[in-house]
Amino acid sequence: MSVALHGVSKRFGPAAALSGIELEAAEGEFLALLGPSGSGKTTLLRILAGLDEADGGQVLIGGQDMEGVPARARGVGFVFQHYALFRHMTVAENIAFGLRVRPRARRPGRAAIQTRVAELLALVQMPELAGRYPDQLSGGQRQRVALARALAIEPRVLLLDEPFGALDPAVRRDLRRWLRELHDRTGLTTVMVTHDRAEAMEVADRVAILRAGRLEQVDTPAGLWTTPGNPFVYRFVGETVELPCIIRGQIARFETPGLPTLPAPLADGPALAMLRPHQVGLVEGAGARVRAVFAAGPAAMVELEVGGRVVEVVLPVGEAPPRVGSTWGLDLRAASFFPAG
Ligand SMILES: Nc1ncnc2c1ncn2[C@@H]1O[C@H](COP(=O)(O)OP(=O)(O)OP(=O)(O)O)[C@@H](O)[C@H]1O
Repeated sequence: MSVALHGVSKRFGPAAALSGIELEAAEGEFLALLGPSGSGKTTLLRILAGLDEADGGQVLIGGQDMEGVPARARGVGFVFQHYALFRHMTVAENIAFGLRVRPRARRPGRAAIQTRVAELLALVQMPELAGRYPDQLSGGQRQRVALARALAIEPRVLLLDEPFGALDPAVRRDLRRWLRELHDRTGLTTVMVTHDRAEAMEVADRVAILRAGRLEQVDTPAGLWTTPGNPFVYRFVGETVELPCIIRGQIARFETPGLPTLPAPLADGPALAMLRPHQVGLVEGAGARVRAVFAAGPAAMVELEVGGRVVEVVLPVGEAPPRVGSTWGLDLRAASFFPAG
């Protein structure tokens, strides 16, 4: 089922948590909401789930307007950080909960619930743990039980708020790959909040980047990486090298002497050239002085002083690192330009 938000806004007192959000996830899509702390990710998810009401705008699930439709009637499963498992219930009882509390007319029989729980335990790969209590599980196992509990009601949309937040990085990586497989196998539409860019870029079909309650860009991970729409997105998705310049007649000239000029398809005026650290090479010349070299990985990272600012570049794998204190020119490949200010 698709989900869509049109012109959604939300205030808490005088502060706007969300402003004019336009966002859609197609049926079967995995959409990640990525942004710094306080950017509105959780608020957006809670409005989708029906746990919070928007002040303005429209929420559609499966093409239907959700105004006045309570959370339990939206057909969405959710895993929020603060909705922990019930500690006094076993794994099986936790998973069955959403079915057992249904009104009598829609509640499956005892045997049907047992079958469904067994299916879900198999789906989250923990059939032998049905009788355990939450405090007898690892963090990763608890998160999988929380997902099974969310899936018990057979939702068509799954909403996840930092589902792997408290886990260590290796477990997070395993669980997100597993989650992506689960998503593909079940054909769900998934919307996941995270502030971990690697997680969002790895798991999602598209990533929506939020900043201070506004959407900055929505694109595929590759699209965000190759064509970030503004400096904020550029910085948010990876390391940057930033060099101020002046553009005249679509040619960028850098403030630091010795740097090459570059074609720049932007109006005349002060601008910022942005590159990734691997898009800058060292060549004979002047303009950049080596401050430090970090050669512990496959490719050396070189810290340079360029016109009074420090930039970090990554050399091609196997290239010998320069001497600290030596002076170089810069080969600038494929910069993006944004108006200054
Ligand atoms: N119930 C509330 N009452 C008042 N302000 C709130 C409430 N919930 C959220 N806010 C504010 O709305 C803004 C957005 O919060 P939200 O939790 O959606 O951000 P977030 O991007 O999910 O942050 P985080 O990554 O830290 O969880 C923040 O400024 C927050 O302080």
